[in-house]
Parts: sequence; structure tokens; C-alpha cells
Amino acid sequence: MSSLLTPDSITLYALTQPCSSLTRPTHALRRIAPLRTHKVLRHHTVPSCVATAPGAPATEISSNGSSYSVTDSIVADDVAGGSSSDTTDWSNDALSVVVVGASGDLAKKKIYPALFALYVEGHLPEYFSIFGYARSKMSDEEFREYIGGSLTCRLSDGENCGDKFDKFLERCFYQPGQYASEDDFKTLSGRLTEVEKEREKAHRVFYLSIPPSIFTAVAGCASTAASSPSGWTRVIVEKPFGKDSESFAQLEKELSNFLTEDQMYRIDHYLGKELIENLTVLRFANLVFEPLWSRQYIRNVQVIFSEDFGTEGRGGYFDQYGIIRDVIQNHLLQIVALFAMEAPVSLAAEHIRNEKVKVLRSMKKLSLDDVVIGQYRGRSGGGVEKPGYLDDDTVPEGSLCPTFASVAVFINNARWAGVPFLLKAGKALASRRAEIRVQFHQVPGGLYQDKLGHDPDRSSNELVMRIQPDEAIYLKIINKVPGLGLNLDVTKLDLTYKQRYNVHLPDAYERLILDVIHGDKRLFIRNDELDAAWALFTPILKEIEEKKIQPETYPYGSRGPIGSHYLAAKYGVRWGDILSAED
Ligand SMILES: NC(=O)C1=CN([C@@H]2O[C@H](COP(=O)(O)OP(=O)(O)OC[C@H]3O[C@@H](n4cnc5c(N)ncnc54)[C@H](OP(=O)(O)O)[C@@H]3O)[C@@H](O)[C@H]2O)C=CC1
Ligand SMILES: O=C1O[C@H](COP(=O)(O)O)[C@@H](O)[C@H](O)[C@H]1O
Repeated sequence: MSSLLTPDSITLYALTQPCSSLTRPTHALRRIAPLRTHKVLRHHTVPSCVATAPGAPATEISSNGSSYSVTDSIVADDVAGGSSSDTTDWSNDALSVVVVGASGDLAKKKIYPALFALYVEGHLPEYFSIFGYARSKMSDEEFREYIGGSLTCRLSDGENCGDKFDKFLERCFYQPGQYASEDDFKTLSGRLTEVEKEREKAHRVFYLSIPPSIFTAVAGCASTAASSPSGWTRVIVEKPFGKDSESFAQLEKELSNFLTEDQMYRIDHYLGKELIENLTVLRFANLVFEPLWSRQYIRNVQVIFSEDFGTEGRGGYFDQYGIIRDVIQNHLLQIVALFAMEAPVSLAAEHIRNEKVKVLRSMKKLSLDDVVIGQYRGRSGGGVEKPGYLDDDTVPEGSLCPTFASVAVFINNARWAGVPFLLKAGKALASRRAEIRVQFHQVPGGLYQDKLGHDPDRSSNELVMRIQPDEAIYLKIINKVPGLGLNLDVTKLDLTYKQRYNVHLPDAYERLILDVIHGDKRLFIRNDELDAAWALFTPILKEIEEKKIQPETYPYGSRGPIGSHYLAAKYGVRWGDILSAED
């Protein structure tokens, strides 16, 4: 819905709707209204109204026919969600984003390009600055050159970004320092204040793009020595959030010495992907889907992640975690939680997260029989030479670390009992893709069975949400082949985004960083969600490690270990991505 609204249409909506329905449009508005237009949007006369949210106290949004402001609506919104009220006035206040670990891979690959895209599209406030912080020595100039190489202009209509590029870089600064040094963070804070001094109030975001071993030290120093003296301070924490229940609890305990839950934004970048944000829209805004969303109609759900490259370059990190911790326990499980949750009371962050956590807590204990692990081996021939996982110098010799896993999970509740949710993730496979496949039961009665046969995979509906690449939603239906005979086939009702929408899809990091700026936590993970996710996976991870379970090897570039097919077959399922590559 948000993509269809212009700032004007939102204003109109706000003016014509009763106050209690402000929540949705203000969410949409946050997303799409460039920050610099807030000034324009702020002053509109509306009648006095009171926003009430279930379970929340009534909040007066505006009184005596005075003015309705974006800021006020954010307060109403947050009260509805039970999270902190964000009264930031972006027409006046400054914003500093500090990228801690500024010399690293994630910062260069994702964070700077996302910040630049937000700037180009007018989503950063007028008084913004970006600070890089890391141990590497760099001057501001060198930093600008360093990040300049990672920025691309993605404006359409041949618009030139050159000017924007220079202006953006002018607002970028670098401060070298140690991660555990309060003094160095004090120096950083001094420099931030220098740049922020043009405004009375400045807000600070710290993006912890660093290895987890130093999360706590940095959170401590940032909070003690570099919190904003005049505005709010928020901290984005990257995964991994621990390695198991115990280390997660320990990390939380340590971080909570310095940060409140309100300040913490635990990022799972899969939640920022376009198709994942659309998941709840597709289900809850479409009458043709919502009633079908249960064991009564759905045979199985598959969440598939595959990459056509190995851990090259990241083997050292990866070996300590493995694919279950790297992808399944977080990205894929979050997708299942969103997919399977009951309708939330509203779109407010806490309402959504309350429902997700119920799903996670309803999951049946995992058994080793429901897990298959694999590890890729090298492949050579046909002019191709691909290394195996163990060929990586940074991987310990003889490592049993899984680079592939498939897992069958079950949700023990009235809606989903008995429906297998099959999760599969692997590196060095045949293709790069991430998708959700929903396979429906066959139509009972069998009117066309003689034409369709008995194979449910060839005679029932499948809904596919392709998260990447080439975002699409398509529904496989049984259709009559045009002509005089009665021939049936399975064909697609196809919503391929690049054919339907002439827009550049924002990167997940853009969406998520913007949400942090707006204090919107819907797409961030709450601590109890992680606690539940670790409670599900910790016992099985321990068992795999303690019993030294040997991963089944598979060749680089293949479709993964055979065991994965047996696991699916045990539940009468065939992996949808294997049936046919184009399907
Ligand atoms: N890269 C990716 O694609 C993804 C990364 N992540 C997570 O994001 C975070 C950052 O990832 P990434 O950029 O790849 O990490 P890097 O390994 O590139 O580390 C980032 C920076 O931290 C500093 N650093 C590295 N190792 C250490 C160390 N042992 N002790 C102290 N400082 C160190 C280095 O800066 P300097 O030496 O200059 O101080 C480095 O440039 C991690 O938590 C990672 O798990 C999450 C999803 C994807
Ligand atoms: O979090 C991670 O995600 C990436 C895949 O992200 P994508 O957006 O490119 O699909 C994965 O390669 C990495 O191992 C993992 O840590």
C-alpha cells in the first residue's frame, strides 16, 4: 500500500480519517515521506482527536483544532505499540550515524551504500553526519575515498548523482580508536559534538558492524562516553546474537548494563527484504489467502535459502557458527514466525512481535531425525575448479562444520499441528535463491483426477514468494490448456516485480536503517524472540557437536546432500526448488 501513496495522499488520509485509524497511514508515511518534506507535512488543521489503542492509554494527539504533526502521530503510533515514543523533530534536529567497524566488509558492502541511497532519496535529515570508527588509521579524506568506491548512483531517469555524491561525502568523517577505550570514544564524542553544534538537539545511532567478541566493550564505551548529550542514542546490533541459549543470555545481560531494550535494534536483514515485508500484507490484506492459511488447506511450507558460492574469505568466522546458526536459527526462523503468526492486534511493533514469539514458543522440540547436515567438497572438471570447504586455509583441518542443513519443524498449535515447515539453507549450491513455498492440499473429490494423476506435486496449488533474486509472487494453478480437448496443466499466475513495478527495490539495509532513525521496531528482533529461537536450536546444536555428527558431503555447485530429500520424503514432501529449476 505504501508505494501507492504520495505524501499528499497521506495528508488527505490523515485529515479525513478518524483519529483511531491513524496508525497505518503514519507507518506508511514514515517509510515513504522524505524527511525533508516533514516541514511541509507538519501543519494541517484537524479537529481535536484522541488515539486509543487496545491495551494502551488514550493519547491526545492534537487539541482545539490546532495542528496535526508527523511528530505527534509517531507518539500515538508508539503508544499503540508499547514502544518508546519518538518525538524527534527532523526539521530541526541533527542526526549522527556512527559506523563502528568502519573498515569492515559489511560496512563497505551494505551500510555506506544504504546510507547514500537514503540520502539521495531525501530520507536523511538536513543536518546529518556519518562517522566511521575503527582501529585502522585513516584521515577524513582517506575515509571518503574509501567509501566513495562503494557508492553507486541508482537514481532513475538518467539523473546525475555527482553533486549528491560530493555533498554526501562532505558529511562523512572518520575517527580512529580502540574498541574498548572510553577515552577514544570521548574523543569521538567531541568530534561528533563539533559537527552537531549547528543544531540544539542531535541524535546518535551507533551501528555495531564488528565481530561479536567486542559487542559489549563497544556498547559500554559508546554508552558511557559517547551517548548523545541532547537527544536519543540508539544502537544497532548485528548478528550473531550468541551461539546458544547460554551465550545469548550472557550477551543480553552484558549489553543490558549499558543499553535499555528501547535503545537496542537487533538487526536481521532478512526482515528488511521487500518480499518479507509483504508477507503479512499478502496474507492479512487478501481474502483469497487468509482463510486458507492453516493445516486445513496447507500441506507443507518450505523456506529455502541457497547460495552458489562458498564461504571463501569468511571461513574463519563461519566455522565457529555453521549454517544453522548463520542462517536457519535467525533468517529462516524469523520468516516462519511471520508466516505462521496469528493476526496481530495492530501493525505496531510490540503487537507483531508478541504474535511471532508465540509461534516460536509453540514449536515442537527438534529431534536429530529431523535434521540433515552437509558440507561441500571441491569439484573439478569441465574447466571448472571449485574448492571444498576444507580447502579454505582459515578453516580448521577436519572441521565438521555444516555448510548445509535442512530441518523439519512443527508448530504445535491449532492452526498448524502436523504441517511440516521444511527449512533448508546451504552454501556452494547450484543457484542463489531465497524463497517461501506453500504447497496446498489436492482438491478433494477428484473430479479431474484422471486428467491430473495422483501426484500432489502435479495436481495441487503452490504459492511461491521468491525473496531473491528477481522478486516475485506466483501461484501455480491447474488450468485448462486452450483448445477443443480437455487437457489440463499447471501454470503460473505471475507477479514478477520487475515486470509489474517500475521501481528500484530498496536494499534491506536501507529500509532497516531508516526504521532505526524513525524508532520503528517492527522489523527488529525482540530479546524474547531470540530466547525462544535459541531454546529451539540449542539442544540439537549441542547434540550434533557432542556426538560429532559427520556432515554428508555434497559437491560444490550441486543441489545438496541426498539426505535432505529423504528428510522431505519422510513427510511426503518434495522440495519445490528441486522439482524444476524454473518453477
Ligand atoms: N559481512 C557480512 O556480509 C555480514 C556480516 N554480519 C555481521 O556484521 C558484523 C560485521 O561483519 P564484517 O564487516 O564482515 O566483519 P569484519 O571481520 O570485516 O570486521 C569489521 C571490523 O572490525 C574490526 N575487527 C575485525 N576483527 C576484529 C577483532 N578480532 N577484534 C577487534 N576488531 C576486529 C576490523 O576493523 P579494524 O581492524 O580497523 O578495527 C574490521 O574492519 C559481524 O557481527 C558479522 O557477523 C552479518 C551479516 C552479514
Ligand atoms: O546473514 C547472512 O546473510 C548472507 C546472505 O544475505 P543475502 O542478503 O545476500 O541473501 C549470508 O551470505 C551470510 O553467510 C550470513 O551471515
